[in-house]
Amino acid sequence: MTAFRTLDDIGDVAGKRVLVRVDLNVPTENGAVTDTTRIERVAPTILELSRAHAKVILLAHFGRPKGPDPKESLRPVAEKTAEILHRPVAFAEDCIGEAAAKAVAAMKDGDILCLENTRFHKGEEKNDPDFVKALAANGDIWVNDAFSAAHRAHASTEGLGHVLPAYAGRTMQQEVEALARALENPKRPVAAVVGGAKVSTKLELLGNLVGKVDALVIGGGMANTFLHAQGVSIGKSLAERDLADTARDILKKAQAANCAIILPVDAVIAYHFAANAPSQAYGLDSIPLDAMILDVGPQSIERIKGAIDEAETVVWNGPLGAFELSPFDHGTVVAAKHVAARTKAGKLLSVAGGGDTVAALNHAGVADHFSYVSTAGGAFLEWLEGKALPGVEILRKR
Ligand SMILES: Nc1ncnc2c1ncn2[C@@H]1O[C@H](COP(=O)(O)OP(=O)(O)O)[C@@H](O)[C@H]1O
Ligand SMILES: O=C(OP(=O)(O)O)[C@H](O)COP(=O)(O)O
Repeated sequence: MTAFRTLDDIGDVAGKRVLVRVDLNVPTENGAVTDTTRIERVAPTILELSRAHAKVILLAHFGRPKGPDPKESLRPVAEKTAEILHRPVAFAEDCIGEAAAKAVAAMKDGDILCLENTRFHKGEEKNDPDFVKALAANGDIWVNDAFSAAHRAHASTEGLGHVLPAYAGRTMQQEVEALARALENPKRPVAAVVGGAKVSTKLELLGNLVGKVDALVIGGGMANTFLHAQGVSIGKSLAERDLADTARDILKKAQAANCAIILPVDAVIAYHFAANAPSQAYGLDSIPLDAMILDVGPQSIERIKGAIDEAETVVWNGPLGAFELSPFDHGTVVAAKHVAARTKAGKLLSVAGGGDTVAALNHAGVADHFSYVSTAGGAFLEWLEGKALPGVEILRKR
């Protein structure tokens, strides 16, 4: 593996404008940040550059907006970042053009500025060279510290590396090293636990993952898609019904690869997506048409615990239910505590990742008991598949 250029190679940055790609795609509720892990993890890079008298310009995306959308502004996240850094963080209302240029021109050495959501521009996800040029106009150097967005070949996660001197930030460096240390030669059996809501972006990669792991536990919105593909009536549950063929294909691949699939056998349902909505455990043959599956049921939890007991290594991305809403956090919390207890007892190596997964582990009070907690979800799964991550590859020394 070719090594990175890191902050150790960056030289004197005093007075230089350093564009730092961070992942500020943090969980929020009513505009307030509910889990600050990703901010805390990029803080060392920001502070190191600031202390070296660089002008530190943060680039990040938030959510998946289709264009400029005040609901997906980074402003509240920038405010939270300032609180965590104990430093002022200025904010510019656009990541390119006049607003960005003016805010950068006003910076003094060591200042920190956050630019508005890069995904407000279509050029970001298209990695459009003109958009890359517009971003690069405000920087002399590009530092990528967003490992959790490194599976995206976007303008701010990859494109900038073609036009500016590129370096890995401390978190990028640490994540790649830690994952390699923990999982390059994992003790078998390996169980993967995959849940969450980003079904369409993560479903296809399960087809490769079943060739790498011995058991795949599927929960959350991901499981609903598989249950639907198997002919289970899932009512109004979150699922990607169009991807039923892909789900069936993955089940076939798993069988061929001898990978055990652990799908829910029962479910906790509710009629409203709200905390404390009246809920009930149901068998899969009787989910009411107007109900939503919001958590795995009690029998499923026992099966998941059993799969964890048989594993020597567990990798986990995606909550097993809508954990932000009590009592639909139950399955995720019980499974997380079980993994943590076995890890603490020395019986398991456990690695979990993803913005919401980390929030769920913090909610369960067990993040510190996992062997390693990554900031990355989708990027972690792609890394696990053995895929090259564009945002990492661009940093390799050539
Ligand atoms: N059954 C379900 N119905 C609706 N939402 C769910 C369900 N299970 C999980 N979720 C949601 O999935 C989200 C996390 O998914 P995802 O973004 O894929 O995870 P991560 O950020 O850890 O990679 C959470 O907000 C959670 O509420
Ligand atoms: O939150 C993220 O990924 P994750 O939910 O897989 O952990 C990253 O910020 C990437 O976001 P994206 O999946 O909208 O490209």
